[in-house]
Amino acid sequence: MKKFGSAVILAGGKSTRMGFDKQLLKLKKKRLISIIVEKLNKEFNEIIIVTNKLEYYKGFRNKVITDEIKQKGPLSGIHAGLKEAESKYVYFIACDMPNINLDYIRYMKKRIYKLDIDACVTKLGEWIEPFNSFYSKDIVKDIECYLKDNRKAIYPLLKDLKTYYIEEKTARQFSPNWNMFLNLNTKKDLKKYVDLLDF
Ligand SMILES: Nc1nc2c(ncn2[C@@H]2O[C@H](COP(=O)(O)OP(=O)(O)OP(=O)(O)O)[C@@H](O)[C@H]2O)c(=O)[nH]1
Ligand SMILES: [Mg+2]
Repeated sequence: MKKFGSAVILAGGKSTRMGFDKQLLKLKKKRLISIIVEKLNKEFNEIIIVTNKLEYYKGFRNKVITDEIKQKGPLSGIHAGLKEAESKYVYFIACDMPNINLDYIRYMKKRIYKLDIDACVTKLGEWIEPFNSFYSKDIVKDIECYLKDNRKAIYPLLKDLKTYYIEEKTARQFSPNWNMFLNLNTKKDLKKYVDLLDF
């Protein structure tokens, strides 16, 4: 099995804070998720969108799938994405994260290439960033057991697994203001971001 090559965009949430479905977000008339797909195409040969609304993706040429274990939040999407993906290590990003950093993706790949780990995530203080991260196909069963217990949080799951952590200080060398982890949760986040766009 190939080590790398697959990337997954999670797009199956409830978007309660935004007030409309975040997978339909547009930045100056262009769908954010199309912008994300285009950027990921530079580094990955398989891009998978995990959504609850297949009808939003007419005309998309990449794979679009639904959750198999539904209504359990991001881990539902990670589970479906890992099962579908062709490579061992799979890159995950959320549909509301506009700043893909290819240099950082390549850096993570280099760091984990020779290791056998379950996930590679970045620390923010004592917390972790669940996206802009890699997960291994090997944890599909672990996620299934975890969701069966009705647990949904990613952080404690990663604590039980062989997780490779990248320190905040290291990640800040690639993204000093942390914008590679920025996610647009509210209309206020969106406006602030769009006002700064230079296209
Ligand atoms: N496939 C899938 N993705 C999900 C699910 N729940 C959340 N996500 C995605 O996970 C990412 C992070 O989730 P949040 O930012 O909390 O998104 P959300 O749950 O839609 O938003 P809020 O309701 O405001 O918390 C987003 O890309 C969501 O689309 C789910 O059940 N299935
Ligand atoms: Mg979010």
